[in-house]
Amino acid sequence: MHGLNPQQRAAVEHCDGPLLVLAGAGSGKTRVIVEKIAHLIASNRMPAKRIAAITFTNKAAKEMRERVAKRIRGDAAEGLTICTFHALGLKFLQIEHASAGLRRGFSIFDSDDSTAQIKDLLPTGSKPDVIDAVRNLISRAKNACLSPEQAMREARSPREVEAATVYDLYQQRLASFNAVDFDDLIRLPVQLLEADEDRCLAWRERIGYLLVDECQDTNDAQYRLLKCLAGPRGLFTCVGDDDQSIYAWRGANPDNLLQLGTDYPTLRIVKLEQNYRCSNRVLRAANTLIANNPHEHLKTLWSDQPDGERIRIWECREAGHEAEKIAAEIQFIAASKTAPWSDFCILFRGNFQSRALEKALQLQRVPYHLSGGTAFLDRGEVKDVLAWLRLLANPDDDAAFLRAVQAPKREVGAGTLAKLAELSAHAHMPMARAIENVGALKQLPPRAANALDAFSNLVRGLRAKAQVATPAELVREVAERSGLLASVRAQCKDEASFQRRKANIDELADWFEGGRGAGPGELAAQLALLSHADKGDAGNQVRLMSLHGAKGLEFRFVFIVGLEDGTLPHEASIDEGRLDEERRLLYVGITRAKERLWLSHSKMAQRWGEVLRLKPSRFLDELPGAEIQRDGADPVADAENKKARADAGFAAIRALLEG
Ligand SMILES: Nc1ncnc2c1ncn2[C@@H]1O[C@H](COP(=O)(O)OP(=O)(O)OP(=O)(O)O)[C@@H](O)[C@H]1O
Ligand SMILES: [Mg+2]
Repeated sequence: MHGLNPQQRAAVEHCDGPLLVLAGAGSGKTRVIVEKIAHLIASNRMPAKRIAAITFTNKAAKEMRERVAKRIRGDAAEGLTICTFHALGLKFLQIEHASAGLRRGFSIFDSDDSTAQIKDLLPTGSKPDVIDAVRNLISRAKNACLSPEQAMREARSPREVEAATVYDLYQQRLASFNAVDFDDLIRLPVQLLEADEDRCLAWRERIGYLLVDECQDTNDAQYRLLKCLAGPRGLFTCVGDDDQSIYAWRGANPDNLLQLGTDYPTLRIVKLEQNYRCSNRVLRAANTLIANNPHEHLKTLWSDQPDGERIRIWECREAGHEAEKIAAEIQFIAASKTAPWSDFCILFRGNFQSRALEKALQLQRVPYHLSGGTAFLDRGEVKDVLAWLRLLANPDDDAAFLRAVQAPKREVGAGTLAKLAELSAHAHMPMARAIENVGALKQLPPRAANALDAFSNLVRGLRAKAQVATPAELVREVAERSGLLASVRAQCKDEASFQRRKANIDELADWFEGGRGAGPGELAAQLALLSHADKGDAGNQVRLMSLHGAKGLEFRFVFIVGLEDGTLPHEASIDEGRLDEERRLLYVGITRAKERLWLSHSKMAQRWGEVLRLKPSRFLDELPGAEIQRDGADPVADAENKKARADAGFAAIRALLEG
């Protein structure tokens, strides 16, 4: 345990009762979790297989696994669970599926599937914002662990009544498809556990000690799951920072941190005050900014790192200019400090902001990795394979059937599918089962019936294969035998673009952990849980990600773009007076920087063909003047600056060459 400060050590050694580590950014909270896992195992307090550490994203889970692997040698860590709340919920349901009314191989509907169902249940022609509102209300009810009946009882406005009605129908659909949605992965375990003390005891036998990172962003359902699993003895360590609560919009409730004290009177609270991550200027700027939020107890973080360079604030003409400046600066610093690309990170508020950055980085040949864009998982061929896997695992999954049967296109048109939907609804069976029924096929046009029959045989063959193949084999087999690969080839203009799309399918195969016969359901479930921002290995590339996706990470050089009123803080947050959360978001961004930080904003933007004048973010005025250096949007000064930097860059390269 050497290298920990006394507070960290106290947190690691407190093993017999509930513990909350409440501390600011970069103070070593996540490090405490890793050390504590090692300590629990090494001191024989708890075998690895009875320890579960919960992280906020799969990426964070992967990182923690790597840190633990470095920390614990040999096989002592075998059986340790490190995953997200959702993955834990999935594990629970895979074991307890029968009690939840699910059959083995149940599907997880992603948010597109859920939206499609909700849209279908609302009156035809409902506007997207109505669909969104209803979806959010249903999600909120689920996060509060309300059943449809309870949601109906609590509904106040006509919209809430409508949402509760749809919620009821939506659950019936999910049940008939043998499917759950993301929210159910938490809600159902909570329901089952709260209703059955014996089941709680059994699970506490399985999970003897819980550790939760980023606890400020748990929602109410997750908090209840934590309580059920930890039991009255409260064998857990939660770590969090109320100043980094940035998911209120998704139902996160930072008051859960306080609630822990009420629910567990013996809760021990440890505070950490030394920041080990940021240069002192960066840290002072972060402290000053966050002091503008209301606090009961202001945490003051200190650091014994050097002051470092001033924080740069760049005023740019527009987003393209901003992106160019950043790309040039990265080139310059990478060359002059011989820093790898992976030391740089560019953070933005909204995904639309990444386009200008990508363009500039490409032009200047800076390799980058964009996470957060669901780009990979949204690619057609990837979604197609996923639909196939789901259908192989779960014949009742109509959403997967509808996608797979058209991937690739076969002689089954929309009219036939509508007719089939009608027939199967009539017969109370899912579509994939209906086509195995000769009577149903006879009522369809012969060519379509033949195509469906062949499809059905194919599914059967692949299902058998799934029992014995490795995940990678299965993915490739599906791509080949379904005809997907051939159809992708036919769509591509040249070999290069075919190889690029084929590479997506190969990459998909690489994503899966798990050995032979893991089963398509397990695979599809794993993939469904890989939410945005999650694919780990970006290699030696500049990282581009949203501020939300940057939680818990650290980089030597950090750029935050778009510091304009309306972007950060976001327009809707200004209108609705939710500035505190936006300020926390910027606080998260600033505290990612270990060495240097740049904040930039544009004077103008093109939106919908109109030129808008932008105002610098009000948060810039809240930063301490002494830590800042402002650079203007003056083209002449810019050009001079650029030339000076180019000269310096050349000098640096020359120096390198000369050894
Ligand atoms: N006692 C220590 N001595 C030296 N370095 C430390 C110590 N504790 C933590 N660190 C380092 O400080 C950095 C931040 O630690 P960590 O990521 O655990 O902080 P955190 O509190 O989880 O931050 P965040 O709030 O951003 O999630 C890491 O690089 C970590 O290795
Ligand atoms: Mg952390």
